[in-house]
Amino acid sequence: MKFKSPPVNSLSLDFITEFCIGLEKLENNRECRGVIFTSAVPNIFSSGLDITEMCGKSMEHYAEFWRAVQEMWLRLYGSNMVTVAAVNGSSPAGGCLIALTCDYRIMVENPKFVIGLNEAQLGIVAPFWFKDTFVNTVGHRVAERSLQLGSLHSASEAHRLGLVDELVPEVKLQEKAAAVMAQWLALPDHARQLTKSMMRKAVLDRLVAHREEDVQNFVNFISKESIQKSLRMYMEMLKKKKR
Ligand SMILES: CCCCCCCCCCC/C=C/C(=O)SCCNC(=O)CCNC(=O)[C@H](O)C(C)(C)COP(=O)(O)OP(=O)(O)OC[C@H]1O[C@@H](n2cnc3c(N)ncnc32)[C@H](O)[C@@H]1OP(=O)(O)O
Repeated sequence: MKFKSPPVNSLSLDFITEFCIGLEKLENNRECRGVIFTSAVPNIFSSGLDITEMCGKSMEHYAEFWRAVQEMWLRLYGSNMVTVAAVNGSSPAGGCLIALTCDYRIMVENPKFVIGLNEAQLGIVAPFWFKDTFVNTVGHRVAERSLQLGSLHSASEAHRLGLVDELVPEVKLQEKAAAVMAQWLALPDHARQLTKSMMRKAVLDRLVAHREEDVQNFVNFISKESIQKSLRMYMEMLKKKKR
C-alpha cells in the first residue's frame, strides 16, 4: 500500500477512511497474507495526523475524526496479515504510529529523515494506546524519555533505540521489505496469527473497552482554547519555516 497524498501524506479524515477501506479489502482477500506500507511522496512517509482536522472545527467533527483514528489503529494493530513498514521518509507522530503498529519496520538510512512521537512538542499528549504501542516496541524507559521530550529521532538513532528494526540504503528498501515479508510468510499463518494476537490482545482490548471515553477525552482536550492556540501557533511555525 503506497501512500500518495501530497504534499506530506497527512492523515486527514479522507486519507484514514480510504486507508481503512483498503486494509479491510486486503484483510478479506484470502490470497493476501501480507502488506508492505510505503510512501509515493518523496522524503515523507507521513507527517502524522492532519492538524487542520483538529483545529477550528466542531466537537462533532473532532469526535468523528478521532473514531476514524482509533479504527485505523485497531484494524492495523489487530491485522491477521504480516505488516511491514518500509519507511522512506520522515514520519512524525501519527506517521510514526503507523510504523510502530506494523510487525516490522525498515527505514532508509538518510540522516535527514526523522521519526518519533513528537506530540509533546506541539503541546498535545499522545493517548494511552499510542504510548502502549510505543512501549511494546522500544520498552518502558526509552518510551518514557522519548515521549516526555517529544523526540524526533534520526534514522540511525531510531535504529539504535529499537524504534526501527533495520536501516537500508534507499535503493535497497523494496528488495529488503520483500525479503522480510517472505521470511515472515514462510511460517504457518495460524501459528503466527495466534502468537501476534497473544502479544497484542491486552493493548487492543484496552482501547475497545474504553473507546467512547477516549473519544470524549480527545474532544474535551483538543477543544480547549489553550490547545487550539498551541496548534494554530504550530501551523504558523510550519508555514513560516518555508519563507
Ligand atoms: C489527558 C490526555 C488526553 C489525551 C487526548 C488526546 C490528545 C490529542 C492527541 C493527538 C495526537 C496527534 C498526533 C499527530 O500526528 S499530530 C501531527 C504531528 N505532526 C507533525 O508535527 C509534523 C509537522 N510537519 C512537519 O514537521 C513537516 O511538514 C515535515 C517534516 C513532515 C515535512 O517538511 P517539508 O519541509 O517537506 O514540508 P512543509 O513543512 O513545508 O509542509 C508542507 C505543507 O504541509 C503542511 N503540513 C505539514 N504537516 C502537516 C500536518 N501534520 N497536518 C496538516 N498540515 C501539515 C504544512 O503546513 C505545509 O502547508 P502549506 O504548504 O500550506 O504551507
